Amino acid sequence: MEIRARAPGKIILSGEHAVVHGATAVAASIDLYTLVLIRSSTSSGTDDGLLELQLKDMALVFSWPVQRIKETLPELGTALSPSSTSFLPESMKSIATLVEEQNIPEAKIGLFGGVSAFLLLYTSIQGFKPATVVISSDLPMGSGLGSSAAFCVALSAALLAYSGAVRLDVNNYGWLTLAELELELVNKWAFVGEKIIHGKPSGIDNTVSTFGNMIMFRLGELTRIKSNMPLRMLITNTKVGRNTKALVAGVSERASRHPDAMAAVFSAVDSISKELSTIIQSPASDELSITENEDKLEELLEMNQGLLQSMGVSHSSIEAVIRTTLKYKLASKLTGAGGGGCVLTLLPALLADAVVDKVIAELESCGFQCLITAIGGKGLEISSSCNSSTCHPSGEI
Ligand SMILES: Nc1ncnc2c1ncn2[C@@H]1O[C@H](COP(=O)(O)OP(=O)(O)O)[C@@H](O)[C@H]1O
Ligand SMILES: C[C@@](O)(CCOP(=O)(O)O)CC(=O)O
Ligand SMILES: [Mg+2]
Repeated sequence: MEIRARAPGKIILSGEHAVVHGATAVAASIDLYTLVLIRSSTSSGTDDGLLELQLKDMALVFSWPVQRIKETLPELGTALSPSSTSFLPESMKSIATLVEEQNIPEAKIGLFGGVSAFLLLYTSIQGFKPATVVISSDLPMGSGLGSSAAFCVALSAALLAYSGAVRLDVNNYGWLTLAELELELVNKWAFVGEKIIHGKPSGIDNTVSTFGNMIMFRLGELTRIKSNMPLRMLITNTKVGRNTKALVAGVSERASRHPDAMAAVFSAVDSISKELSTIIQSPASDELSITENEDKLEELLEMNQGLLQSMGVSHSSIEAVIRTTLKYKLASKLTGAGGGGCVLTLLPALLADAVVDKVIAELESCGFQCLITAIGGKGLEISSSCNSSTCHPSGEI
């Protein structure tokens, strides 16, 4: 039997970092996915006693004899719950040993967190059974589009379905969504994985990846929201690599050095997110009200960017994108953890396609990479059968 699950990336419209410190944030899923496929080792022809992880996009394969995992992590491997003790520092040390043995190439050392999360989720949900897990993704890694969350959500869902904790209709081979309670279980496990990759995640990325659409998120609670205005966003990838864990830790350090000032910054972000969510949900049927709302949104994006800069997470490449889009009177802000990664630019509904083409051409001439993606779409989906050789993250078979 094969199980596959796919989960989308996300953009944060407002509130990244501040959301880790209790402020409201607004996020939407995007139609770029991470796909996880699990099959028993016997059906794949690989050695029965191995757990194999294939990272297709990077042409990397890691494998462990399950007996070795069992000896190293005896405390895992039973049907644990996401709130159980599976996260003990001792387990993390043992997981680090198992990952170190794989000799991840230095240039790809960022994968350490992802492979560690894989081992923890696999052994906690699935136990010590051999299998082959194949991962591929549309999402650029470490760019602010939530690849870590999409990875954790798709992996948790595939493992839960494979172990039978989440039931699938075996007669339905298409993509299925799960019931609310099952989505909540997946989301809790994905959060466990995000903790390994991010250190101190807010949970917004895994939540929007699991549930899809657009959400307002604060202190672990989501409120589903629906935009009443067309929201067209240009995403520019600066291609400057960075690491969410380090950036989140940097903001926390700044907050502990300047508690009052940073509390005021987080509180301002909270107000921006609330206002942004009110504006996008407010009825705007005619061109004039849409333009008025877009003007307000642009101001809020600029204010949010200013506050992100004061948190210390902007970057010269981000500033370069902002300066370029401003030449065309377009407002931009970083999205995700910053420090490089992706920048969002609001494309007003009445903006001529010729202008969009010009902005994109100018940004790409600086070496950046642009994309316009649908936002606020699907969340996690799962399917019980697939011919792995023809699987693609976007679901084409
Ligand atoms: N497809 C994947 N396979 C393995 N690890 C992944 C995958 N996608 C993401 N990761 C893990 O997540 C990390 C990137 O997460 P992060 O720094 O939070 O950036 P973002 O979530 O914005 O892409 C990677 O370095 C890796 O450890
Ligand atoms: C900075 C933060 O708000 C978002 C990080 O997103 P990403 O991993 O950069 O896609 C952290 C979090 O909320 O967990
Ligand atoms: Mg991430």
